[in-house]
Amino acid sequence: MIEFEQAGFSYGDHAILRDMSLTLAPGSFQFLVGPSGAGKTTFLRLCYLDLAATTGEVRHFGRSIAPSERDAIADLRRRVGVVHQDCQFLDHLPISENIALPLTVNGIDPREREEDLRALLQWVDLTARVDAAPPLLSGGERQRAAVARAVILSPDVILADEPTGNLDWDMAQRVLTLLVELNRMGKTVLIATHDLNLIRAAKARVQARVLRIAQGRVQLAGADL
Ligand SMILES: Nc1ncnc2c1ncn2[C@@H]1O[C@H](COP(=O)(O)OP(=O)(O)OP(=O)(O)O)[C@@H](O)[C@H]1O
Repeated sequence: MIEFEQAGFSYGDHAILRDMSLTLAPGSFQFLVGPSGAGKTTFLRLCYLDLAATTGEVRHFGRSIAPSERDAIADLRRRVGVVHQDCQFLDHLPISENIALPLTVNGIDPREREEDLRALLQWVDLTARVDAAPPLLSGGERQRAAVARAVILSPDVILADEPTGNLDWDMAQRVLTLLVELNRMGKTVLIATHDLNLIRAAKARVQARVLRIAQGRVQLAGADL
């Protein structure tokens, strides 16, 4: 699905990730851990081709896509949903329109998908907050909205960058539940996190592997995690 083959990435001459060979298999659930600045966000950006590997190769759905292939990248972005670390909402639009934005961007009239949107809002428990602007939502509501926006185009892969970073434990569990449910629907899930309790909670519910970034390499973490 997403395959790294001896892939690496450098910002200029600052090497961040190197010699990565691994696969995010269809339907798999994984966490990505590592100290702050280790390269977790960079790894996620390689997964949705916001960055291109500077060495080796990353294949998305069986093919290596060059940065110049705009149509292929747009197609890839429909298949890979992203929950960004800071949510990245447009604050002047109500949350329902923010969630529907990927439809608009892809030339789909949200009114054609009204039923889907309603079901999605219900799934993330935001039906009562549809008209609220993002700054008026709680942290948990924002994260649930970010998950809804990431999945509105029914992607095959969900990438989440610290989706529970600022949440209390109950709210973190609710966001985790959404991601576990998506995995049970067959989606590939990758969560970058510092939260070891979240990993333990997930492991009790799904078969999750943990990838750790250390000295620029991504390795499978031991069973202690
Ligand atoms: N646009 C950029 N240009 C140059 N260096 C960058 C850029 N973005 C990130 N870096 C550097 O790359 C390294 C990895 O950053 P990244 O954001 O991927 O780490 P992270 O593991 O996600 O960190 P955190 O857990 O703090 O979010 C850091 O040293 C960071 O300063």
